[in-house]
Amino acid sequence: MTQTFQTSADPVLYRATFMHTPRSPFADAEALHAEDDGGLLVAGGTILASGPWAEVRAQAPEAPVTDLRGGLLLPGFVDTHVHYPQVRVVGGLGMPLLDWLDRNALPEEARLADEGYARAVAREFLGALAMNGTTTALVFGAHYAGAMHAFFEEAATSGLRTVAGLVVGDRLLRPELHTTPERAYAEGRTLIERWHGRGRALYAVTPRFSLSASEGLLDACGALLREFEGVRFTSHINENVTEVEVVRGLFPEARDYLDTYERAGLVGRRSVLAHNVWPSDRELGAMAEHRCSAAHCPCSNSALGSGFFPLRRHLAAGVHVSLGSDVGGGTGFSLLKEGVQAYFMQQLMGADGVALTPAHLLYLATRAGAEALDLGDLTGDFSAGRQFDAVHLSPPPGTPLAAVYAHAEGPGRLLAATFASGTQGDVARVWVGGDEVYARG
Ligand SMILES: Nc1nc2[nH]cnc2c(=O)[nH]1
Ligand SMILES: [Zn+2]
Repeated sequence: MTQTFQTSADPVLYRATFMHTPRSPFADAEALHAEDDGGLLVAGGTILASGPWAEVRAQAPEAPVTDLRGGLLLPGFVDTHVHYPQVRVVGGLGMPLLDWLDRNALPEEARLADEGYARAVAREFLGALAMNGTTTALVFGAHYAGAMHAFFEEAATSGLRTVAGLVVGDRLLRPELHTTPERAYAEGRTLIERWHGRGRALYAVTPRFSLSASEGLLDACGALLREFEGVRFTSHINENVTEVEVVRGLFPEARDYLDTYERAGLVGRRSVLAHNVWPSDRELGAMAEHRCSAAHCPCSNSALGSGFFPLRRHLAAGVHVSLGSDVGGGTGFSLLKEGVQAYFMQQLMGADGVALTPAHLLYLATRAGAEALDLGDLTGDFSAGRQFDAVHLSPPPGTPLAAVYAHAEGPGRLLAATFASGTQGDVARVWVGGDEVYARG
């Protein structure tokens, strides 16, 4: 059954310490906006006013107040790369990408042929996103249309914003995961007609990666993208050196990995390419021209030993970067953990790394993801006009993070500690479009 959320049209007020990054800290050193005692006025799920408590309160003196002081309210996290079928295979350590796929991920993905199994996994997956404060996700789907119908049904019930699609491949996976260009097109079309733009769901055309996709299959994906307005494109790129070599051999005509997607008309403003650990300068320049995004997945890159993400080169080329958990290559659903891992890796890169501040981490986990998905008008920060998509962090009493919250000197310290040691256990409440989608306990 699909749940309908009944968002109150009457104004409600939230009083909290809140922070957000309406602008990019990569462009503006003052981008972190913090309100120690802040107010958000929300009606019908939309933020009407945002600022110091006294000012916002004066705009709606009669509105009921939800008092969230003592914690930290952040915009809901946006995960721009996470695999729904891989919830149960998190933690397959000790293998590089292609071995990990063969031994760990693909056997599990084949089990989603059973729709009941797929539905159970979808529920676990959506529950995990919500309890980690993720309110919007670009979801790498399953190889089976039935599993995707189950996913979209469960996503509607969850209240989360999802952009997701049927994953397609026609070579070098397991035979039971293979499709054909004709079937990929037909099943994609049916899913788009049923789910794209319905409630909080959007569709993303999703070839697994060029290694497992013939030119014909990529062309079928390109046809769907051309024919249906607003559909997104996502896939993997330049994740692992062996993978890049194999793709080069499979597409002798292509200039590079990106070109395998470009030739099929798949790369544009609404395209998100995961990883991009090993890009050429040509690829970075072209990505900037296309205005597509790279989804950086630092825990996955570390767990699979894929390499260090060249953030500095992406920024220099003008390529937009967001964050992804890449569950199950990644190690969990928390974008706080992805943020601090991104920070660690840049630190370890020495002069080649970018010194990330807490403001950068917040931006990468929220606003940057919304922009990557071209949902920046809807979500990603607490400016007036955005949806009230929010995560309330409230560390349990007695925990070290609770001590920091009680004594932190200034917003930068509070935010740094949140990324450094915040976990799923610190997430108290989560809202999407003003609807509460998770409450601890
Ligand atoms: N990390 C990761 N990379 C991939 N490349 C193709 N499939 C996958 C996957 O499931 N995970
Ligand atoms: Zn992935």
